[in-house]
Amino acid sequence: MTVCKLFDIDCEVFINWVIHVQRVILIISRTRKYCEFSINAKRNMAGSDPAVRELAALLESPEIKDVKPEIREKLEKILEMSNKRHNYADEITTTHSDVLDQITQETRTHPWEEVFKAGKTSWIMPARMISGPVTSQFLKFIVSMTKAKQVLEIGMFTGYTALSMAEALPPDGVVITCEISDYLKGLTPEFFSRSPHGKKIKPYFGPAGETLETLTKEGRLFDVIFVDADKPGYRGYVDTILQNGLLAPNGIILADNAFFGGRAYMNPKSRDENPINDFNEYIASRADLRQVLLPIRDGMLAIRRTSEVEGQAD
Ligand SMILES: C[S@@+](CC[C@H](N)C(=O)[O-])C[C@H]1O[C@@H](n2cnc3c(N)ncnc32)[C@H](O)[C@@H]1O
Repeated sequence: MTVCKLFDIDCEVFINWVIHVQRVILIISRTRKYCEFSINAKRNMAGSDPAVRELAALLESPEIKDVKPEIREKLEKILEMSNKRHNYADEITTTHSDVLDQITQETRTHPWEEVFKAGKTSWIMPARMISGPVTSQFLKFIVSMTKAKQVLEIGMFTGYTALSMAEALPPDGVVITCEISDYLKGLTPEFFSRSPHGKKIKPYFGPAGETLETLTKEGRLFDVIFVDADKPGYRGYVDTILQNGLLAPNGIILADNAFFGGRAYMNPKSRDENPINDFNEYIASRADLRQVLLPIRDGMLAIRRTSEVEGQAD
């Protein structure tokens, strides 16, 4: 007996009704996805661009009530324009894989505060440390363009960027990723097991400085190196990488958070107060290196050897 006969309704009416319900469900799920996306994009923006952060804070402050409505509207428009520009980059960029999306969602909802209170981490790991789709796609482009086989990451967290790079590698490619937090030793293997590319990832746990020495003893050579860990460590990591010969000929180093939420250029004081500015200036001062600061998200400093960047005349 069909459903129509069971409830004594016209079959055509029933089919139309099912189609209508499906459409409503689709619209609701798309709207939810869009809202989540916009909120996240705004959150990312507010976290990384100090100008936007300042403007957003001003628009929420009590002083704004005394400002003429036309001026307030213009300021709101400026904020909207900036957010839209960044959202647009996310929207147009190829979307990340389903597993990367799952890692993103599960990182955001993970009970980091409870984990810390239970003594499993030494600090409340902020979910916002995870990179986004633009960084993911950019890293995949670099790994694929350079035909890299050996990739090193300093700063794994929940494995988002490690898996992004692994997705661009050939079957015999490897991503060695350094992580200091033992808690992530328990969390990430299950994430990686969800992707066929997960088996290319080899995490090394412990302080990255020590891992770099281990990798040197192992005679490793890396085509692409992504640095995304403790900011005061950057200068030492890059020095060790170059001195110990860990960067392959024609290799590239990418250092994330080169703007350091604006602190790199708004507050360039001493090395202790501003390790990223110190690092950026140190790289810029070295004649044997060439660098380009890409304004991707919180800034990414791409570094190569001068001899491999400068062409030769006849
Ligand atoms: C910004 S998160 C990495 C985010 C990750 N690359 C991504 O985009 O998904 C930085 C990570 O570096 C780790 N870390 C911090 N200091 C470290 C050190 N000295 N050695 C190794 N890992 C370190 C932190 O525990 C944290 O998980």
